[in-house]
Amino acid sequence: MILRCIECGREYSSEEVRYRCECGGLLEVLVDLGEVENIFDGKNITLWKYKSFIPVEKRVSLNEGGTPIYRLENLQTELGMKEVYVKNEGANPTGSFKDRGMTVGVSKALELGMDKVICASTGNTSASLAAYAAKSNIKAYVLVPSGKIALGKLAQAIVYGAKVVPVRGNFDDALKVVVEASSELGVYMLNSINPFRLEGQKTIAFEIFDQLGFVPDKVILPVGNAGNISAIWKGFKELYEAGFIDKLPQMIGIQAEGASPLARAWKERREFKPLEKPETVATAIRIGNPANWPKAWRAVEESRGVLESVSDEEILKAQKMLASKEGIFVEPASASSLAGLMKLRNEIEEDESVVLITTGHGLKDPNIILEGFELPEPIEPSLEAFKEVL
Ligand SMILES: Cc1ncc(COP(=O)(O)O)c(C=O)c1O
Ligand SMILES: N[C@@H](CCOP(=O)(O)O)C(=O)O
Repeated sequence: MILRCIECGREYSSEEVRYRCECGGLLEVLVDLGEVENIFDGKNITLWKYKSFIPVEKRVSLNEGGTPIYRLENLQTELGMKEVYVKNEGANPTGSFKDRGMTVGVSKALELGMDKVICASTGNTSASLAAYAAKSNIKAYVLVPSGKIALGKLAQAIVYGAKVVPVRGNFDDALKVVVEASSELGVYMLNSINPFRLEGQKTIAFEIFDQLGFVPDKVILPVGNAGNISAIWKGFKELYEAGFIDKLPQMIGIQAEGASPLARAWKERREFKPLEKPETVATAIRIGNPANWPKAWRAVEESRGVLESVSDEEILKAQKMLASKEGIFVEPASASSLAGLMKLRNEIEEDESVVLITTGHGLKDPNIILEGFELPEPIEPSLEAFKEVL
């Protein structure tokens, strides 16, 4: 298996531990599309159904993938659209899409004989890495921005047994330490700069096609470290190049306004510049220097898509709408997909099909819902008392 630099084209063997090219460029895995199987029959959907596209043997799995796709019957009418779907990645084993990356990434770590893994995280990556390391009997180190990680995610990393290290700084600061530590200490790094992570995450594209039986016009998703949008685009391109589909979707990436270095550069038609102090209620995407930005930029450009940003208010409104009108409880970052659709509604035709990716489960961050909410005084345990409060 070959890794190729997306900047200079230099190739490396995938048998060595390497995350970037010598020129500093990001690497991607070249898959032999002559060998892949056409198994898109809508049945028995799990991530490893697509193993012929995955450049690693399954060594650890918690049954990831096979997440539900829902038609938003109520909201699509409200938005004046005909076909809006949610692909709910919160239904993965640890409650986020990261599990797709980790089943493949940790399998690669085991193949390489690594017994320690590390990541920086705004929460979901650490929860997922900790779970897959536990299942594999290897040690996980997770570095998180101190005080800026949702409680549910922190609890997950702790209970799965990872060594949790809070960092005085944001995610970008923590990632710098992780990159240095992985090479100095010989610990396998499983953030999405690792191209094998993205090989797992690209299966979201396969599942969308497998479940719907067609390729949607638009795929909308939140963007943080910018790996997922790149991975899903790679998945659709592989389907296209293998001859299994004859059209590609437009990729639409949504950032939170206070953490939107990519969307800003896109809208202002200028070069990408990292943002020093990202801030948003959507802590999962509170990232100022998305490591995969060159891949994400290409995905949006090649697909003739868009990068947009939404305010915290729009995110929280969309989160409530998804829960109260469709019964889907997602964390704030995930709700930016719907917030983005609402913001871009006038630029989308009513009969275009749209898939929103919701990336993480709402229960990971209950505080955001409970903050400022007061339960009424308890009533006496009687029917009369109950009738009084009706
Ligand atoms: C819930 C959630 N949504 C979206 C994202 C953004 O994904 P990516 O970093 O691949 O852009 C993340 C992590 O960054 C996340 O945890
Ligand atoms: N939201 C992410 C940020 C790290 O992204 P990664 O995909 O590079 O691991 C998290 O959950 O930590």
